[in-house]
Amino acid sequence: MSNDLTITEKIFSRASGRPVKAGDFVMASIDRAMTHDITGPLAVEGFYEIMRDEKEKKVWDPGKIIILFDHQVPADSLNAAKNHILLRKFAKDQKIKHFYDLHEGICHQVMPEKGHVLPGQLVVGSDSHTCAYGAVGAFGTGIGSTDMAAVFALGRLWFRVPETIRFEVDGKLGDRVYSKDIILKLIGDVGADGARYKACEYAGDAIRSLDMSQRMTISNMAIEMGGKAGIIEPDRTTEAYVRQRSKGFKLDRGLKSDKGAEYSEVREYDAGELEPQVACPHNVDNVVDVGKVEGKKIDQVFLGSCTNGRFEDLKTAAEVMDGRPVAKGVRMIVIPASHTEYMKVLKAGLVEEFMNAGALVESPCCGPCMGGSFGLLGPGEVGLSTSNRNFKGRQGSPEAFVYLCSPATAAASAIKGKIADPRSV
Ligand SMILES: CC(C)[C@H](C(=O)O)[C@@H](O)C(=O)O
Ligand code: SF4
Repeated sequence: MSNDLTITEKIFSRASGRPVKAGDFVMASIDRAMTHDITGPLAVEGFYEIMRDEKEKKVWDPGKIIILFDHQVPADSLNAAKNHILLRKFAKDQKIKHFYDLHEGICHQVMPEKGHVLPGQLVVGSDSHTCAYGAVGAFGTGIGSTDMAAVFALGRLWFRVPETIRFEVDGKLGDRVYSKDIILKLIGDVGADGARYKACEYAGDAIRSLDMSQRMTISNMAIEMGGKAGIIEPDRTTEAYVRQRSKGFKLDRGLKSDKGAEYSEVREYDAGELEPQVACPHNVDNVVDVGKVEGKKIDQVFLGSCTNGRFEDLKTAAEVMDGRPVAKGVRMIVIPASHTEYMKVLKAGLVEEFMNAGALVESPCCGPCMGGSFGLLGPGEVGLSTSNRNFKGRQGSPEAFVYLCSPATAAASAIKGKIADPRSV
């Protein structure tokens, strides 16, 4: 067996205090644990259940737990309001250092943005898109609420160290083709369960040339092919991003997969050949080149979510729209992913641009991504969304249809009133 390790094996070796390889079972120390308004309450209940015989009933480390409200904000039901009350009390009682009430934004944006995730860390979140933190070179993975209860109590969790699928994406992306198109293409090829329990490692010069915003998109969606993580080797781009958020941070140059590391599969792509991609109803792996669905009439466009709700995404969309209005009969909902991103968008004059074009700009939250508080699709309606899931009923009626695409494709389609190739407008 080779001594060369994947980045995932290196992270698990450190976290479990001994050299481990894919397939090994480990008890690993958790560096950060994130929970939010939907899955948090059950984790809290589970925690107190586990601790029922303990006098202290204290979490393992209040500085390493991050709690945010993002899915149902402001409270959209009595149930949501009760969940918020429960979590606010827990945060206070347990002296949780990083508690963000409903103004801060979507968990997967806020975590890296506030410096809560560092390269090489093992981070868990009670949300499936926790794989997003692979963009900063962390092993981020989603866990259930009851596992989170155990993490609150112990700061440890067992894992089977995952094998890695390496995606080598080389070449240069064409005009108006983005990382969202790359990840949709990969998911379409591999299938919704093609990377089940694998660490997806994204490499190659097309990946290295992406800014942090576009890297976050690609890491975020690893779970849509079953991936346990979606990791990108940290480099200078990562280091610059993390340094702004974590003073004195220095990147360990050894934090990458070794040359002889073993992969379960290596898949190669040429970014230059890629067309804008669209995932069609009702599965994320039902992916086609935009040309195949061009002209499909739409009722609503949603530009936002943890996948594509950053300043760069909104800026790209505004550039594509170039002052042109949203087509008659189409609703456009724009939601910056966090308070910080919102302020950037506001300062750049984009809120005004979107509103003048006839779009609604909402404050940071998950919005219609999961059929939450507003922006639902009615029976028979067609939605185009920059988010990450298009399952039946995901954004409202089970009789609605959701297509997924990049911000550029969403913007081009918004002004045309039908699915459009962003290169054609
Ligand atoms: C609410 C939460 C459990 C869920 C997830 O785990 O991903 C949500 O964020 C989603 O995108 O479907
Ligand atoms: S924006 Fe969507 S995918 Fe992201 S955490 Fe919220 S509901 Fe989940």
